[in-house]
Order: sequence, then C-alpha cells, then structure tokens
Amino acid sequence: MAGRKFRLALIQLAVGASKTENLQRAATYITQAAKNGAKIVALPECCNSPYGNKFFPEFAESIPGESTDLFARSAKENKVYLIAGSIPERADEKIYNTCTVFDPNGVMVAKHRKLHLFDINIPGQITFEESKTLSSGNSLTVFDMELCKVGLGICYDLRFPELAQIYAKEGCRLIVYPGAFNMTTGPLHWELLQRARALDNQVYVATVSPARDETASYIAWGHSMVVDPWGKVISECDHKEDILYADVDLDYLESVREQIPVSKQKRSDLYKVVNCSDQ
Ligand SMILES: O=C(O)CCC(=O)C(=O)O
Repeated sequence: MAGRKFRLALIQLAVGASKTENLQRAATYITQAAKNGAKIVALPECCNSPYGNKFFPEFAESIPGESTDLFARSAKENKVYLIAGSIPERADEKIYNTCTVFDPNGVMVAKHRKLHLFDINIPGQITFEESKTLSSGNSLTVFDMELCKVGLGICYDLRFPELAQIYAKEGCRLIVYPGAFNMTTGPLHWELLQRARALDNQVYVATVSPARDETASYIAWGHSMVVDPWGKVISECDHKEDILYADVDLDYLESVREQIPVSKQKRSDLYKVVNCSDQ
C-alpha cells in the first residue's frame, strides 16, 4: 500500500483447550492475513490458552518458549509485524498476562505485561479476580514499526485513560489492545471505551478478542474492532472466528489533528489541583 498507509489485520481466534491447536490455527490465519496485504497482524488476549484462573498456571510458559518460538517464526515467514495477543507467562515464580511483539525478521521488539489486573465484582453477573493467579506488569510499552509508533495495552488496561494519553504524548498513532471483554461489560463498554480512547487522543485504536465460545467458563464478547482518530468504528466483526482488516492512514490522522487541534490547546497549566475547596 502506497504512501503513509498500512494494513492492519486482527485475528479473532477461536481458542480452545489444546495449546498446539490454538497455535497452529493462529499461524494459518497469520499467513492468510499477510497474503491479503497486512503489514501488522494482531492476535487476541490469551491466544494460546482458554481465559480463566484455572487455565493460567496450566498453560503458562517462559519467554522464549513454545508459543513465542512459533510467533517469531510466523512473523519472519510472513514478513509482518506480529502483536502476538497475550499468553500466560511464567517468570520469577509468578505468572503474568503478557503480549509479545515480533518484527518481520522474527526478532522480539516488545513485551508488555498487563498493567491493570481484572479484579471486579458485579453481584449476580460476573466476579473475576485475576490477581488470584496473575501478577501485574510495571512498565508501559511502545514499539516502532516503519511509519508508526504503536502503544500496547491488554484488555482491562483499556479502562485507564492515562495509559492511552501517555502513549499519544509519546508519539504513538496506533494503540492495540488484545482483550477479552465478557457478556456483561462487553455490550456497552467495549466499543465506548475504544472510541473514547481514540477520540480523546486522536489515534487509531484496535482491539482483538477471542471468538465467543458459549461453552467456555468465561464467555468472550468478541466484536474485535478498529476505531479511527475521528472516533468512528471503521472495521468490526461479530462474535465468530474471523479476520478483520483496516487501513491505518497517517495522513488522515494528521488532518484530524489539524482540524481539531486539542493536543495543542490543552491547558496543562491548569490541570493540577493545588487546592480544591467544597465551600
Ligand atoms: O473490563 C472489562 O470489562 C473486561 C476486562 C477483562 O476481561 C480482562 O481484563 O481480561
């Protein structure tokens, strides 16, 4: 693709109980996405393992390991940047929810450990405590591909606007969140959060979910999507296994920033509470 545009592919993978099968399926789809012109391909959160506290310790592996070896090979063979969703990573006697990124030579160029753990309690609907098995990462993660700096977050990280704001300030024009929202929070929050992050920061935002499996203990919402810097959803799928494509157009992004120059108009001189009285 000519100019300052590149094609992004999101793989809404059906993830099951066999790690080997999950990885093979991912590899097949990565090849298909590259054949269709994708320069950057992303997989979902927990792409080698079902999502759930009982699965994380069982599927956890070190990095490098079986899964990241396959990701590296796949990125190299297909000459793409690969944002390899996330996997449960075993390190320092802990388990992290970790996203690795490989360049078109198969070199790992980024590793993001989920920063904000998904600990919530919505009585009668969903209770989840990732912190029962997982530890959180402690650093923000960006990487540079030709044309564009990319920021990374994982699922619940999407709810924290400061992260996206810092990435935009650091020069990221695309933020990618492998994620797996659920049937309670997905319907209202998934799209809303992405559009908010995209519009506030005038960046492209992409989210990649696993496909929905109605028989799973945690049922993912699906609906992987890409939102442009105007806040518009430019590509979306439903809940089934699919590959989703979108063109990231950096000239368009710049034109949005010129038309509504909020980043230059910020009143940072006022955004510090020095004294707040309720009288
Ligand atoms: O924030 C949500 O509603 C879902 C988050 C989630 O599923 C996760 O972080 O894995």
